Amino acid sequence: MLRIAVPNKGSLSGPAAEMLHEAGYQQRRESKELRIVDPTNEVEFFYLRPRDIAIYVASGQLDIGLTGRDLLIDSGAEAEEILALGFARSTFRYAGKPGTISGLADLAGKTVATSYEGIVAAHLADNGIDASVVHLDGAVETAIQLGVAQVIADVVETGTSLRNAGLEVVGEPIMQSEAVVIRRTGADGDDPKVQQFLRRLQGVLVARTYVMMDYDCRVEQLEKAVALTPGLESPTVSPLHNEGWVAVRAMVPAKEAQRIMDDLYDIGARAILTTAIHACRL
Ligand SMILES: Nc1ncnc2c1ncn2[C@@H]1O[C@H](COP(=O)(O)OP(=O)(O)OP(=O)(O)O)[C@@H](O)[C@H]1O
Ligand SMILES: O=P(O)(O)OC[C@H]1O[C@H](OP(=O)(O)OP(=O)(O)O)[C@H](O)[C@@H]1O
Ligand SMILES: [Mg+2]
Repeated sequence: MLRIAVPNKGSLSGPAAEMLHEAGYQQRRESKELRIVDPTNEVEFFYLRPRDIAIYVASGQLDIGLTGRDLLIDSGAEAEEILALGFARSTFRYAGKPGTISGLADLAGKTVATSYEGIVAAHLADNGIDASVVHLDGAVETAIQLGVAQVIADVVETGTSLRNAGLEVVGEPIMQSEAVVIRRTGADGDDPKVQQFLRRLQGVLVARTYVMMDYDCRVEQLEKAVALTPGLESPTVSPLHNEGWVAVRAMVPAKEAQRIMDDLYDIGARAILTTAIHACRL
């Protein structure tokens, strides 16, 4: 039975459960459940604090974990990222009161408040900056106003929390994060159960980012049309009852679908339609 760690709270927990559900796995019915077994898929899910997941996975008791890249790196645990999941995207940045800190060098001698001491201490050391780090559990944006620190280092997504606290970012982002699948460093990469789990999640990622496009076009325009919709391998082309016409079917990136439809129309394609993909294996 594959043993998988899933975030039980916070920004990662809802979207992680949703993705697992879309991949065909049973998920817990209420948020107090800490462990469930999905007998059909032979998987056991453990709902753990996002911060602890890398530590559990590194210990070898759990095969796989879903967590944030920033949390993985911050933990320093012996675990590695094997698949990026595209949700809970954020940057990790320093911020301070406007006009007080203009660049990294100004951090010297200051106190930095953060919930991610591992990332911050390593970043300061890598840049040869001697600054103190104070650990806070959350809501670190308030630390400057209350005099606990002159600088904060925190997750920034829309920047609303910083703006509300009257702070501005300092320097370049320390890192880009998103939800990731992790396993113990050096674990067996060929484990068929792990490979099947990853294929299912990749299927969800593809189903979320691609649509299926169908259209009819004249044989003379086929090469131009196929160049617009190359598909993953190559498009399916079928004859139509009307001679001189073919039907074409290909997967296209959802974000580009409208532009591709316009371009196909311009070269004479007709009956152009898209449909959602619910699941796939590449
Ligand atoms: N506003 C946000 N937008 C995108 N990702 C976020 C946001 N806040 C936190 N994250 C990501 O969520 C993970 C942090 O997990 P955590 O459970 O601490 O989330 P949280 O939302 O801060 O929860 P809590 O405040 O309950 O502790 C990190 O990978 C972080 O990058
Ligand atoms: O740039 P934004 O879109 O505002 O998002 C970033 C904020 O979201 C998270 O906070 P959360 O709400 O999880 O509270 P926390 O600080 O207690 O973790 C993070 O710690 C930032 O404060
Ligand atoms: Mg938080």
